[in-house]
Parts: sequence; C-alpha cells; structure tokens
Amino acid sequence: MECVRSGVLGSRGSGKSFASATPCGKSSSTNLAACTKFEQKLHGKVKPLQLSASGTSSLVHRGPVLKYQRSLAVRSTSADVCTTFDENVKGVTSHAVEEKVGVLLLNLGGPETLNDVQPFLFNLFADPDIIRLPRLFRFLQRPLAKLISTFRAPKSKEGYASIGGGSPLRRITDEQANALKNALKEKNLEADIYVGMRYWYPFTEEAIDQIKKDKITKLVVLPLYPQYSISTSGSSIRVLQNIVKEDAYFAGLPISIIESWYQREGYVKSMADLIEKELTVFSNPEEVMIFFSAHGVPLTYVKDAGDPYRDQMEDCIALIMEELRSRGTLNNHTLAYQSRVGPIQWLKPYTDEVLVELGQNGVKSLLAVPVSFVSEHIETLEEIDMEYRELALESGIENWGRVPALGCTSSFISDLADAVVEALPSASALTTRKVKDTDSDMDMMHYLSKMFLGSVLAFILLLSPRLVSFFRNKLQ
Ligand SMILES: C=CC1=C(C)c2cc3[nH]c(cc4nc(cc5[nH]c(cc1n2)c(C)c5CCC(=O)O)C(CCC(=O)O)=C4C)c(C)c3C=C
Ligand SMILES: [Fe+2]
Repeated sequence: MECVRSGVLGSRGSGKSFASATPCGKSSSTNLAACTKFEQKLHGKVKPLQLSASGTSSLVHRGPVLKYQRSLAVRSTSADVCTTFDENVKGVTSHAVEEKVGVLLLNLGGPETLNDVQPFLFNLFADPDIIRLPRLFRFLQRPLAKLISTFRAPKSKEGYASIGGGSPLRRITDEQANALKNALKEKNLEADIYVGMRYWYPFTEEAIDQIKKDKITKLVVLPLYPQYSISTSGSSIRVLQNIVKEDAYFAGLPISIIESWYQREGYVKSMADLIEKELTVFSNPEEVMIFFSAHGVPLTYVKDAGDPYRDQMEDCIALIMEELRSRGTLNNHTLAYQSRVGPIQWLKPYTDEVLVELGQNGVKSLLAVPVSFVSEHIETLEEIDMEYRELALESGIENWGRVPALGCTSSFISDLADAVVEALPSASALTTRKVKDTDSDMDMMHYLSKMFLGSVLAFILLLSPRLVSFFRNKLQ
C-alpha cells in the first residue's frame, strides 16, 4: 500500500487557485447554544470556552493535558465558523466497517521553480484570509491578487533563486509525512498520510479527493503550524470546512482537527533540544542572546479579527524558555516578528529593527530561532540566513548562529504521532455553518478606512518600486 499520498493527483500547469471562499450556510440557534455551552477540561479544571469576537467557538482536539497545556488559549480561532458534533450523522457512521484512518497534513506550499512563483503568489493573495476585504469589495480579490502577485514576483523570484530556484517545502513535508507514518506504525496505528498545501501542489483539494477515493473512515487533520493564525491553519481549515459542507461523504466522516499544538511537551522539548545543541557551538554559550523570530501577521488580524496568533506565540516562547531554565540554561531571550509585506503595520517588534538595536546595545552573540514553522523555507534560508545575518553582523553582532527547523527530528515526529493517536477518539462528524460575518459587517467605515484604504491601496502603491515610478512618471 502506498504510504504517503501527496502530489499523486492533478496535472500541473495553470497555477489557478482551486480554493473558493464562499461563506457557510445560515446558523441555527440550537447549534449556537451547543457551541457556546461547550466547556473544555484543562488540568482537571473545567474551563469555559471563550468566544471569539464573532461570538462563535469551535470544538477541536487540542492535545494532551500536561503542564505544557496550563496556559493553552482556548478561544475560538476559526474566525467565524462554528464546528459542532452532529449526533444524527454519528449514528450513520457507527455501523461495523473496517476502520481506515487518514491523517491530513496541512501546509502552505511553495513554488518549485521560478516559473511557479507568480501563480503561487496569485493563489496566496487571492486567499480572503490573506487579503481580508470587506464583503462589498470581494469582487476585487482576484484582480488585486493578479496585480500584487505580478508586482511582487520579481522580488520573490530573487529570493527563491538564491535558495536554489524553488521552495523545499514539498520535499520536506513529504519526508515528514513518511516519518509520521512510520512513527504511527511503531505506536500500532496504521494510517494513510495525505499532504494538502494551501497555495501550491499538491493542493488541499487534491488530498481531499484522494481521501474520498480511499474511503477513509476516520480523519485527523493536522496543520503543520504549531501556533494558530487565521492566515495559516485557519485558511486551510476553511477550505476543508467548505468541502465538508458540500459533500455528503465528508459531512458524515468523523474528523478531528488539531488546531494548534505549540503547547505539547514533545514539541517544546524538541525545540529546547535544538536550542541547547546550537548554543554549544558558541565559545561562550551563556552570553548568547536567544532570538526567537516568528513570522509576522498584520496587526489588524490580532487587534480587529481576534487572531490568537500573538498570544499563542508568546505562550510558546514562555514554555520553551521554562523548559530551558529547568535544564539550567539561563540565557537572555527576545521575540520579534519577521517577513512583513507592504507598508501596513504588522506585529511588532520587527526582527530587522531589533537586530540593529541589539547590536547597538552591545550584544555580541546571537542565536536566531525560527519558531512559527517546522520546515526550512525561504524565510529561514534566505531572510534569516542571508539578510538578517548580514544586518546583524553590520550592527555589531560578532557571533551568529541559527537553530535549524525541526524537520524530521524524531522526538518531534513521535510527538506529532502521539497527537494524532490522542485526537482519534474525539473524531466526529462536523457540521459547519456561518454564524455571522462580523468582519464584513461590523463597522464598514472603520473597516474601509483601516483595512481597505489603509492596507490594500497603500499595499499596491508602495509595494512595488516599479508601480511607484510609473505613477511618478505619470505625475511628473
Ligand atoms: C506561521 C507562518 C506564516 C504566517 C503567519 C504567514 C502569513 C502571511 N504571509 C504573507 C505573505 C507571504 N508569505 C510567503 C511565504 C511564506 N509564508 C510562510 C508562512 C507564514 N505566512 C511560509 C512558510 C512561506 C514560505 C513558503 C516557501 O516557499 O518556502 C510569501 C512568498 C515569499 C515572499 O515573497 O516573501 C508571501 C508574499 C502574508 C501577507 C501573511 C499574512 C497575512
Ligand atoms: Fe507568509
């Protein structure tokens, strides 16, 4: 039997997004009540599930209850979708059939060649979870994506060219899928692993088709992002939810979604192991500043849309540092956010600015720790290893190191396998529906000025030097 099912379907070519972002159906008050009453057990205590800004919540598996889960954010993260257990469908699926477990790994995807870069960027910017337009302006999503991807492509291509002409994400994710399959086997669980990428091959839609063809009877969904963001796990889960709501097979399939897992003991310890190991490369390890660099998101995601990403990131860093301290590693540390795109405000502090400040303040040794992603990718290989390293050295930092991404580290993969095993019992049929699209409706003027005018137009105009000079020439 084939173990890892990724990239086996679909013809390559158009780069056209498969994704649709149609809103879910109407809410029913019974389901909303079921949602709001849900309580989650943590540490023996029952914690009420907090509601998101849109007044919705979701039932998801969130890993084992260990000391690492003590400060787990339980707020709903799928901005406006409520996930409920459907007792009726449960009845349908409970008759005796041979169990076929599937695990769907969700990831971002990346261009494999330089020719893929613009269509990959188109798919990314056409995602309404990446450029969040008010409903009234959704018709502009694709034209904007075309424009922005065209202007962004030359800069992105340079980056991908400098790391060998394409993203390593597909290869690494396939390796992780294989390793996970083996780890599950060792834990006596036979499972088929599927890879679904959000913006490039193999697309999530292809993986979902294959899951249906294989007649999987139980599915665990595992986004390969430790922390949840609307723009990453949220966007991929939304694709899945849109399919579940349209397809009878998926509507009846017991599914468990592991939304975030940064708090898992195995992940935290694996990160601490990598950091400890890399510190030993320095001649004075105790003097090294541990510099966590997380991928940023626009500030509005956290401030206006209730994205739990920043809270989860801070919690994650606290857990890793707690683990290091318990091992006697007492280094100073800091957290900053990298990879912002366009002139809008992103989460602060910014990695480039903090590096300069640290250098100016006399920090001589620095260990960069990428923390929002578990594979090497353009932002570790190019942005951190090349751009930030150069900036740090120019700013007075003399000794630079970087912790590798977790990749297929065995303790980490084994922990992901545990997460899958623990998630299986809570797999249940999902019903998804839209409760209220608050982002689009809440305060149109506020949204217009802040999100639309403030981000999209400025984004396009200032993002591309070519466009700026075009307008300058026009105006001159
Ligand atoms: C947790 C990780 C990530 C978050 C959050 C995220 C948000 C986000 N990203 C963009 C724009 C771009 N991202 C790009 C590449 C890219 N992004 C992530 C992860 C997160 N993004 C990864 C792992 C990658 C690399 C994939 C690879 O090929 O190796 C790109 C393309 C590269 C570039 O031109 O810089 C863009 C553009 C936005 C706008 C956003 C939040 C709204
Ligand atoms: Fe990104």
